[in-house]
Amino acid sequence: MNGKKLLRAPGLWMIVALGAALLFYMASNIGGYSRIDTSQAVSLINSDKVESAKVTPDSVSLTLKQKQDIGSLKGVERVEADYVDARGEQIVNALNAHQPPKGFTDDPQRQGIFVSLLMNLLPILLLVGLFWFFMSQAQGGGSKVMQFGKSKAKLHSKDMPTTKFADVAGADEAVEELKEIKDFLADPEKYERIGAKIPRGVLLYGPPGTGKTLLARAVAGEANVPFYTISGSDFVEMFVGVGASRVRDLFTQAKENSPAIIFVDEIDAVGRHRGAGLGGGHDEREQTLNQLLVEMDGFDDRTRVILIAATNRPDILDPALLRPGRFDRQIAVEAPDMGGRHHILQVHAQGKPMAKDVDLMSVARRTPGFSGAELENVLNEAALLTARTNGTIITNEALDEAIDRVIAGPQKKSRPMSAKERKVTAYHEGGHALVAAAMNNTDPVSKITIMPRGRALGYTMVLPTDDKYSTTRNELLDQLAYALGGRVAEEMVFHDPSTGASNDIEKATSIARKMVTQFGMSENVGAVHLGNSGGEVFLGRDMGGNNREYSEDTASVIDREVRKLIEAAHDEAWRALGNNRDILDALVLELLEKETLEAARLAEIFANVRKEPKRDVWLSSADRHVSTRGPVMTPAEERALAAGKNIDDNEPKDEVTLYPPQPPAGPGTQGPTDTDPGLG
Ligand SMILES: Nc1ncnc2c1ncn2[C@@H]1O[C@H](COP(=O)(O)OP(=O)(O)OP(=O)(O)O)[C@@H](O)[C@H]1O
Ligand SMILES: [Zn+2]
Repeated sequence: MNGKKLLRAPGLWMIVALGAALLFYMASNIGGYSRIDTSQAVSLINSDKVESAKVTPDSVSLTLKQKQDIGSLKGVERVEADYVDARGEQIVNALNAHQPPKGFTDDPQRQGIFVSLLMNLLPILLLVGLFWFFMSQAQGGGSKVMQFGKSKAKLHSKDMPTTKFADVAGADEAVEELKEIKDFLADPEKYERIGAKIPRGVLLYGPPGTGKTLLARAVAGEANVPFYTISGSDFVEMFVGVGASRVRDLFTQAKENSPAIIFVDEIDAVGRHRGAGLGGGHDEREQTLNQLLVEMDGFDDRTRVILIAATNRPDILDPALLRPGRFDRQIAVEAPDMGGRHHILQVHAQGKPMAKDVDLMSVARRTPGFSGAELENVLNEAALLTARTNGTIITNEALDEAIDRVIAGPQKKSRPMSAKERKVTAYHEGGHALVAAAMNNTDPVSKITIMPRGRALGYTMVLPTDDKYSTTRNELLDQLAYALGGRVAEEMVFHDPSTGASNDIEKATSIARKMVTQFGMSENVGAVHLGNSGGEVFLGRDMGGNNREYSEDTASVIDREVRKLIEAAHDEAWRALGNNRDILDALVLELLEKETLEAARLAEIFANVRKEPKRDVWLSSADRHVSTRGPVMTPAEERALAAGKNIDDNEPKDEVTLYPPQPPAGPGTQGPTDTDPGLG
C-alpha cells in the first residue's frame, strides 16, 4: 500500500481520531493519579487535605490542596482510589460528612450518564476502528473497508491483456484446446449461426507455476476481450454474503462488457466439495460456491462470457462444478517435459545476453520436474548473479548456480533421482508399455514419462480409443500382464526387483481377485459370485469380522486361483519382453534422453513389436464344447465386408485350440447350426 492510499483510508482516520480522543481522556482523567487505598483516601478527606474530588462509577479521584507523602508515595497531588462496594461508599460518606469540596458530585449516576458512557465506550470504539483498519489492510487495499455491499469494482481487476499464445511455451496441447475458446470470443456469430453450444467454463488444472494464469490471459489477449480476474481466496470473506454478492457483481460487469473472460484463480478455495470435512461446510464458502453455480446456470446461449478457472487440486472440487454446462471442459496443464522446458527457457531468455557456449537444451536436461515459473526463476537468478559480479553476459557457471539455488531454495517436494534409479524407472515404465504393445487386447500406449511426479517415479498411460462399458476376459488378462510388465522388466534386466512395483502388484491382485470372485472367469470357482470376503467395512476400512459368505475351503481355492492368474500373467509379460528385448532397450535409451514419449513416437518405436500369440479359446469347463459359429452379421457389416473392410470379430473361428487342451472334438460340435450351450 502506498502513502497516498494510506491517507485515503477511512479506517486509519477513524483510528487517529479515536486515539486522540482517548489520549485526551486519559490525560484529563487518569494521567498523574497515584493509586491509594480506601482508608488512605478517607483519612485524607477527614484531615481536610482535599481540594476537589471526582467520583465515577468505579473510582474516586482526589486532587489535594498541596503535595503530600502518602505511605511510600512521595509528593503526590492527585490520587485515586477504587470505588467498589462498601469501601467506595466510605469515601463518598466521608466526602459528604466533610465540607463538600469544590467540584464534588456525590452521586456517581448523576455525574453525566453521557460522559461516563462515552468514557466507557471509547476503548471499544477504538478496538472496532482498529479491527476495521486491519480488515481493510488484509484485503490488500485501504479503501475497501467502507464499500461492503456497494461497488466491489476494486475487488477484482479488469484489463486487456496483451499476452499471446506464443508467450506460452511447452503447453501445446492446452493451447490447442484453448484456441477454440478464443475463436468463439473473437467471432461469436460464427458459432451462433450454426447453433453450436459453447462451453461456459474451462477448468485449467495442474501443478503450480505451469502457466495456467498465463494461458488464460493469452486467450483474452488473442481474442482481444477484457479479462476479469479474481482469486478464490478473495471470496472467502469474513462477512457472510459478501462473497456471493461479489460473484454477482463480477458477472454483471463481465456481461455488460461482453465478450469477456472471467478468470477465477485458486477455485478450490471456494469450490471444495460441499459439506466436506468434519463439522459441516463453511457457510460463506458454500454460499459463494452456490452463487457461482447460479451465475453459470444463468448463462444463456447469447451470453458471451467464458469462465476460466484454475486449480492445483482438481480432486477436491465439488462435483457440481464439473457437471455439463459448468466447467465441463477440463484441460490439464502439466509440468513441461524436456522439449517444453527448452522452449520455455528460450522464451524467457529473450532480452538476456547469454555467453556463446550457453546451451539452453542442456539447462533443460538438468531441470527435470521444473515448472515454467521455476525455469523463469532460474534465468532470473542467473541474471542477478551476473549483475552482482558486474558481469555483462550470462555464463554456464551462473546458470549452474542458479539451478542449484532454485532447487535448494523453495524446497522441492520431488527429490532428485540417481542415475541408477532413473534407469530402473525407465525399464519399469518401458516394460509396462512394451507389454501393452505386445498384447492383443490392450489400448495403445499414449504416453510414457520418467519424470517424477508426486510419489510416482514415472508413469505409462494407456488410453482407450473409445468408450467402454464392459471388459472381456482377454482384456483383463492383458491388463494383468500389463500391470506386471514393469516389475518383470526389472527382474529381467536387473535381476533384482525394486519396491517401485508395489502399486502395480496391488492393482494386478485386485483385478485377479475380481476375475475369480465377481466375474466368474476362473476354472475352479466358476460363475459364482463370492461377494463378502468377511471383512466388515466401516467408513471405508476393513474392520475384520466373521461373516464371510463362503467357507475356508473356498477361500483357499480363491487364493489359489488368484495366484494362478497372476503367475500366468507374469509368464506372459516375461515372454513378451523377452521376445522384444531389443525394442525395450531402444525405448529405454530414448526415454532416458527425452524423459517423455508421446503417442506418435511410441507408435513408431513399437511398429515392429513381436506380438504375443492370441490366447486359446476359453471354456469355463472341460465339459463344454467349442462353438465355432460367430455372431450374426448386420447388413451394414456385410456391405463393409464386401467392400473389403476388415471386420474383426465376425470372422468364423475355424481353427480353435481348446483350453484346457482336449482331444479333438467329436462330430456335431462344429457346424453351422450349432448353438453355444456354454455360459449364456
Ligand atoms: N508454459 C510457460 N511458458 C512460458 N512461461 C511460463 C510458462 N509457465 C509458467 N511461466 C512463467 O511463470 C509465471 C507464473 O506462471 P502462472 O502464474 O501462469 O502459473 P500458474 O499455473 O497460474 O500458477 P499457480 O497455480 O501458482 O497460480 C508466468 O508469468 C510465466 O512467466
Ligand atoms: Zn509400474
